[in-house]
Amino acid sequence: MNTTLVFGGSGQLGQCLLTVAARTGFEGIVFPPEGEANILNTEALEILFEKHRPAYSINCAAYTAVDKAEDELELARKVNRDGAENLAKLCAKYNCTLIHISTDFVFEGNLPKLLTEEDATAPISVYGLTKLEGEEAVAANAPKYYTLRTSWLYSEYANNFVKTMLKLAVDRSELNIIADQVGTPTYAIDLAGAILHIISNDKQQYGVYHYSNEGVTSWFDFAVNIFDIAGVKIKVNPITTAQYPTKATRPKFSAMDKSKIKLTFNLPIPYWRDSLIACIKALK
Ligand SMILES: NC(=O)C1=CN([C@@H]2O[C@H](COP(=O)(O)OP(=O)(O)OC[C@H]3O[C@@H](n4cnc5c(N)ncnc54)[C@H](OP(=O)(O)O)[C@@H]3O)[C@@H](O)[C@H]2O)C=CC1
Ligand SMILES: Cc1cn([C@H]2C[C@H](O)[C@@H](COP(=O)(O)OP(=O)(O)O[C@H]3O[C@@H](C)C(=O)[C@@H](O)[C@H]3O)O2)c(=O)[nH]c1=O
Repeated sequence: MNTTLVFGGSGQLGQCLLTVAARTGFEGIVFPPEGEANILNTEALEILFEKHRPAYSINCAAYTAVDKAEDELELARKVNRDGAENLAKLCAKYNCTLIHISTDFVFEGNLPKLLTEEDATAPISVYGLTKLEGEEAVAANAPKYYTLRTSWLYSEYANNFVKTMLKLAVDRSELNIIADQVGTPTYAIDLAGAILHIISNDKQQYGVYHYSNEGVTSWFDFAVNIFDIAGVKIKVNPITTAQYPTKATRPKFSAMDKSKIKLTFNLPIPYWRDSLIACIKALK
């Protein structure tokens, strides 16, 4: 039986992988204790690879604090670039396939079309830049890799936009939400399912793939739908990016084309609102 090693297992996507693997009876998946799986500790990583000899490694570990990263370039770069490079080199050495997770924030977000894997990257934030550097390190060092770019992840686990909205609504009667940033939310449970699907149906067609839920929306429309589905009565005001200043600049339009992953792996992808309904049901 093949072994799959998960890094960053305590984060949002890591917890979703644990949930989906248990639900589907996916065998051979190992979530090493955090102390043994620091992606910056090459000695500890070598011990793990030597012990498990994994056929697959999934890198869910990342520095994901988008605004904070603007003041912590070195730390973000260490985790998002150097950590990815460490895993890629070990995967090369141990003949392991690396599944690495990246982001829509590698794009500038000024093209009025669904972004394909061939479109030019041009990050406009430190987080996006360091994630792009991680992608490049993976491509340069791991002969067998799938880099999955995803966007706007949410789930019942860890911190995310859906949980923030529901929390804010407890003691606020109205919220101002940006309506001129457009993209696609992704239920991390769906992404976890897609990752396990790729491993079970490996086509060895390595490279970069886009994965999000289907459809396109704005943060404002996403928030309106969260409250609608959750049955929460609150006034939601659409605002512009300029009316909500943040340290990091975010792409204006970062919805991605998923044709490549759907065709290569024969993978059905749920529409974002259907998955949001599933998440809110799970939260309740
Ligand atoms: N969240 C989102 O909206 C999106 C995320 N992504 C990407 O998806 C992936 C998963 O994100 P998500 O699960 O939401 O992120 P989380 O922030 O929830 O989880 C990241 C995990 O990485 C761990 N980690 C940080 N540094 C290290 C390290 N040196 N060694 C090992 N683990 C480490 C964190 O542990 P600790 O908390 O202890 O530091 C945490 O458990 C990331 O690559 C992210 O860039 C892409 C698009 C959207
Ligand atoms: C809380 C809040 C946020 N917003 C806006 C700010 C921002 O533009 C948008 C989302 O805010 P958040 O800080 O939750 O999300 P953010 O951290 O920007 O989300 C990003 O995270 C990284 C890790 C990714 O890779 C991206 O794909 C994306 O998911 O909503 C409002 O307009 N009003 C509000 O009250």
